[in-house]
Amino acid sequence: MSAPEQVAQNYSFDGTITKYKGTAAALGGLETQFNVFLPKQALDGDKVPVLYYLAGLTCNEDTAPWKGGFLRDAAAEGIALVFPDTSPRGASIEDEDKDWDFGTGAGFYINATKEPWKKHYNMYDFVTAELPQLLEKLSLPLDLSRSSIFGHSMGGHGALTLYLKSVLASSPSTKYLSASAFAPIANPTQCPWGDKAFKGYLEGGLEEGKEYDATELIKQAKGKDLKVLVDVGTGDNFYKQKQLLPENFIAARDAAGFTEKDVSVNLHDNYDHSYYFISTFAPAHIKFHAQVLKGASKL
Ligand SMILES: N[C@@H](CCC(=O)N[C@@H](CSC=O)C(=O)NCC(=O)O)C(=O)O
Repeated sequence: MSAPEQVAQNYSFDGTITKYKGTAAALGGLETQFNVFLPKQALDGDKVPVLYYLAGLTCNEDTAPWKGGFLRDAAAEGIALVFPDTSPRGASIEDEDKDWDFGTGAGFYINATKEPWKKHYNMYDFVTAELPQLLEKLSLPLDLSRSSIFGHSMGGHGALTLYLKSVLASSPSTKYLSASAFAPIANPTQCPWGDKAFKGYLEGGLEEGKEYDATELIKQAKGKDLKVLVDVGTGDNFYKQKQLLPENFIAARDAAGFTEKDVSVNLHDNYDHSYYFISTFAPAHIKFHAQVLKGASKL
């Protein structure tokens, strides 16, 4: 695996945001792009903690840096942000670009087990294992032992599941210290988006999909030390269409004995699914992760 190549760089909030491209074995050798924001502290030589952001359906690595409003707060806290793409691109699979909620832009942060997807559609392995290796190859001033994860919608599902799976695993590729989500798909085995994705990508369909379902995973996490924040707008059309199902996640959280302090889920009147909603709550999410990441012991 060779080091990624720099594609572009901009100066922002006294730090830099840099786009890289590299080939990913987890994505069947396809080229993928990702953005890295480094705060001033990193440019001055400090090893800073890392917060990964997973974007939603139809998005790519640029959506959140452009629209999320995260960079100002990450700069103030001295935290690096890493923005991967949402799926492989250009796998030459028939119908890959037919639907906006399946195929390109809709990788669902899982490892596909079904043909013809399983060679390329492995965003779970890419984000949890290969992306950190690519970051290491770049020799950036990052303390990867202090990593957390957040995301929106499909990416909120990704953030919650990657975090919960890392908490449940005995030796995870990446141990995330906290997770947060804006309007996550919180119970994908019970909603139309998850039904389509899991039946399409996974040989075992919805049953296999339970291992990528935050509402299922939180039940298994009973007794663990969880640090989770979720915000959802009740004016969100996808919430109204029952694609998000935060109530199911809350019920599973309560049944597993977690409190609002461990796993905080907040419903907000009027807010919709857009980046206007995300950017409103962006400062609170960065602060939440900063407290965990900066409280953790340094490398
Ligand atoms: N094209 C779709 C709408 C797609 C959409 O709303 N995508 C969301 C994520 S949805 C869940 O993962 C998004 O983040 N879009 C980017 C943006 O800038 O808002 C349709 O036709 O409804």
